[in-house]
Amino acid sequence: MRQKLVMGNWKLNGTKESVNTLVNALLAPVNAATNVEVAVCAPAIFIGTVEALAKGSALQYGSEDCDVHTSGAFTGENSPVMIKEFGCKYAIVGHSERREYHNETNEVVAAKYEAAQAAGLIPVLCIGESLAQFEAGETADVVKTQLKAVIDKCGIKSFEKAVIAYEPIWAIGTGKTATPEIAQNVHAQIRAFLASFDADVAAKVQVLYGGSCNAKTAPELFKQPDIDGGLVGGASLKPADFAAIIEAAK
Ligand SMILES: O=C[C@H](O)COP(=O)(O)O
Repeated sequence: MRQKLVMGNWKLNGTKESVNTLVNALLAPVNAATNVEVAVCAPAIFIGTVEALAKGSALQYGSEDCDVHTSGAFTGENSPVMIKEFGCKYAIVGHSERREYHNETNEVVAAKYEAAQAAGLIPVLCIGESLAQFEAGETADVVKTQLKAVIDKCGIKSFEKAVIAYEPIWAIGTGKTATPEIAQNVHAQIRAFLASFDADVAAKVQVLYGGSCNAKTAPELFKQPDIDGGLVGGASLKPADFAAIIEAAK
């Protein structure tokens, strides 16, 4: 039985004050949701603040990205080892915004996934198709290619310590949530593809849905058999909305 996981991705948002307010508002609903794992992934500059605020609570946290290197002359990057030192459990890798705006290829994403695991972090591997690919019926091929790059580099067993987030790019920040049927269908295909390598790993890995997941759409999405929670962008910045999404996962 897979546990539900609700993860916020704050992206490039927040101030010292808003982070304080948001995390403090989440502690009670998170502590009360004993059968749901909850995490927030914060901009690197706020991770230390989240660490201090979340101390002693059930709230887990992570980074929105990590570098492939542990240290060295890589100005501006954040090492997975440093991220781990601040108590992070997760590191998102391969978010479509990183793939698009930072030209991250499947191979770079696989290297980040490997580096995150080597540092003791759980990579949250984001995969998903563009609108053009969706309309051309290429979704299954796209997500399988994205998964295969990681399987080739790190092996299928690496998914014992990873999370997958299926995020159709056309649904991210657009208000156009994939229907529960569309999302479930892709999640089932992801699981079947993993099962073709290792059925046990496929049955256990958490596969989250992301893309305009909000208080209204989460309940039906989370009822689907292969959807194990959500990677939530915009709605994770609003305490009441994020708490309602956590509630939907109970
Ligand atoms: O990582 C989160 C996703 O990109 C979804 O963002 P969104 O909930 O604002 O659509």
